[in-house]
Amino acid sequence: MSDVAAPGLGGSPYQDLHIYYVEGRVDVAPGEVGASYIGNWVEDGYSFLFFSQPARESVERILTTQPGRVLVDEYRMRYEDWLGERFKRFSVGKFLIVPPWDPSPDDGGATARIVLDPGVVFGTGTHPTTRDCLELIEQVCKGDTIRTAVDVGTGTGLLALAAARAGCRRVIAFDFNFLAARTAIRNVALNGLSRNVLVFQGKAEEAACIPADLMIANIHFEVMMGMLASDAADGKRWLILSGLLRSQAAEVRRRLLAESVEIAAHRERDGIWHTFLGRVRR
Ligand SMILES: C[S@@+](CC[C@H](N)C(=O)[O-])C[C@H]1O[C@@H](n2cnc3c(N)ncnc32)[C@H](O)[C@@H]1O
Repeated sequence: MSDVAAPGLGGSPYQDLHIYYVEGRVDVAPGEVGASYIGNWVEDGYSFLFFSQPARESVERILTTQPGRVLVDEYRMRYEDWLGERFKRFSVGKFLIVPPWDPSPDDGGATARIVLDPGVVFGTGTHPTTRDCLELIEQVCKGDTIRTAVDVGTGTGLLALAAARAGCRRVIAFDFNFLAARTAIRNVALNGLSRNVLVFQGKAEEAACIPADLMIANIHFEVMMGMLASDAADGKRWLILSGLLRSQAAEVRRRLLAESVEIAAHRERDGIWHTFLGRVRR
């Protein structure tokens, strides 16, 4: 745990953030910037590049290969100050999700506490699709029937952690983004769940090779259709599929019904996002 918890900073390993604010979308291959690279956040046509050490030279070098991008500003701040306003504790059903810098032991009635250090990847749990998945995980993991789960596109690892907290004994989680996998691994350790949750960097197609009672996938439509076409549902008993817009949901539903998957629940959030709980009949 010592490499995970940074003393005095509420458990975040990042401590100082060096943030480079760039006009335009910047693509960064982790190998080209070194170990201090934390991630890249694109918002409204601007990119925030995060490092744990000063990296102005690296950033300038990257920008010379991506014409039209301009370094507008750079900041240095504590990670929790950057994220503090964006990420506060919240609960969904029995799950209470808290950042590592939140010292309050009060669980407010929630029975499953999850410490989440979101880093700069998707999955603080505040997105409607993640919330729907959390509720369905609670619903389907009641009792002792779901022993194993696979979480495809795990992001911060939140859904995998929720499955483990809900009683799954073994959870396998993966993401093709190495920053996501690294973040999820850290979160598994922060929650003391390293014996239950295994994280690796991998592609969605690999879900077909992983036996599990439950498959969770909050992922782009094209990736999901590719998975369903490559028999990812084979051998699973339950599916939680999310991240779908209306027309995409209709197509996924057709595909599931054709594959003898019964739609046990269908949720629509904010009139936009669709999530299915499927029960595999084969
Ligand atoms: C919408 S986020 C969901 C994150 C998290 N599971 C949640 O619900 O909050 C989708 C995640 O899938 C990952 N992803 C996208 N395409 C993928 C692929 N082909 N294989 C593996 N992971 C993928 C992304 O890196 C991202 O972390």
